[in-house]
Amino acid sequence: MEINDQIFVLQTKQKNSIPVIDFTKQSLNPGTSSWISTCKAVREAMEEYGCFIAFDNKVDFELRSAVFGFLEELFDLPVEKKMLNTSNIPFFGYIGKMPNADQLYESMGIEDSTTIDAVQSFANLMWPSGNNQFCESMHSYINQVSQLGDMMTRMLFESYGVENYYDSHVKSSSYLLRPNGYKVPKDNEANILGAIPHTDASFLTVLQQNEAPGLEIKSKDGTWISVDFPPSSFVVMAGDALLAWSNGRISPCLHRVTITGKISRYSVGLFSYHNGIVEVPKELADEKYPLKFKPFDHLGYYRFVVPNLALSVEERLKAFCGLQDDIA
Ligand SMILES: O=C(O)CCC(=O)C(=O)O
Ligand SMILES: [Fe+2]
Repeated sequence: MEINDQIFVLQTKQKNSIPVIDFTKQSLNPGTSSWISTCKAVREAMEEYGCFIAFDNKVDFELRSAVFGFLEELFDLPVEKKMLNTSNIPFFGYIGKMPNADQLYESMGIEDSTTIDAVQSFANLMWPSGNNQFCESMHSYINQVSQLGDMMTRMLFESYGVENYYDSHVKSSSYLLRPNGYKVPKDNEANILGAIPHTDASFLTVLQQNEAPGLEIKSKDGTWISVDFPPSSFVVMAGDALLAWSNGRISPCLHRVTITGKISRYSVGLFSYHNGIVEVPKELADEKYPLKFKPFDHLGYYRFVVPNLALSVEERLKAFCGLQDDIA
């Protein structure tokens, strides 16, 4: 870890209590002591906060700058073009400005984004004469960040002693890429809500941002805390599906975005989702933690979220796949 990053870790620990986990250690290989202690840190952070800040050096500065440069270019396209990004799964396509509406927040989606075909079809919609640079940079970024997401998922499975389920889980999972753009509010509009309080319907979310801060999470005592993380790091959040998979051990963190800055905010999230049925590993249900959830269709859950946005994540999961009253 760079000296500046180390200073940041110390400051973050003092300012807000979101755990910071370092994935840059050379020796972070399965079976080593640093791997085992990092698995434990991931589990503790998820159980306690539903999120953590991750330091990792897989994505280098040039690639990250290229990706965020493309996001600017992407959100600057005419709204009619961005609206071509559609999907039959809720939250997987363009969200934001409708013609003549004045909104600051916009978001787009690339489904099953680790495949070059998915990135290319998206790019062809946005730039019909092609944009090879976009495809190359995005594809390589998505692959590097998804590897980080896979490693974290593996660590979580290992920390619960259920690593034997990991391979089939990952084989049946994909990553949705969602870039978010937030325009700067006008002078008299400080502290505008960019993204409303929500939890992600994903299994796991891995998020990066540019230099414009804004992400906040609700702490257990009910206060909103700013997540102060440098653009080189990631915020990793538990999604709704992880609450069910972990049989109620991990609660996703409620988060929102408040825009205050002088520059436009861009963030990009990779959201893992299961293409089939998510099931609580049988080892995670016992007398202390009786089984609380039926196996459920993750994409079916995404569809269930839309008409049930007013419910808390616990209420929603209980209504969708709960087995008993007390689920979290
Ligand atoms: O922009 C951010 O930091 C958060 C975006 C977010 O919560 C989301 O895409 O689900
Ligand atoms: Fe989110």
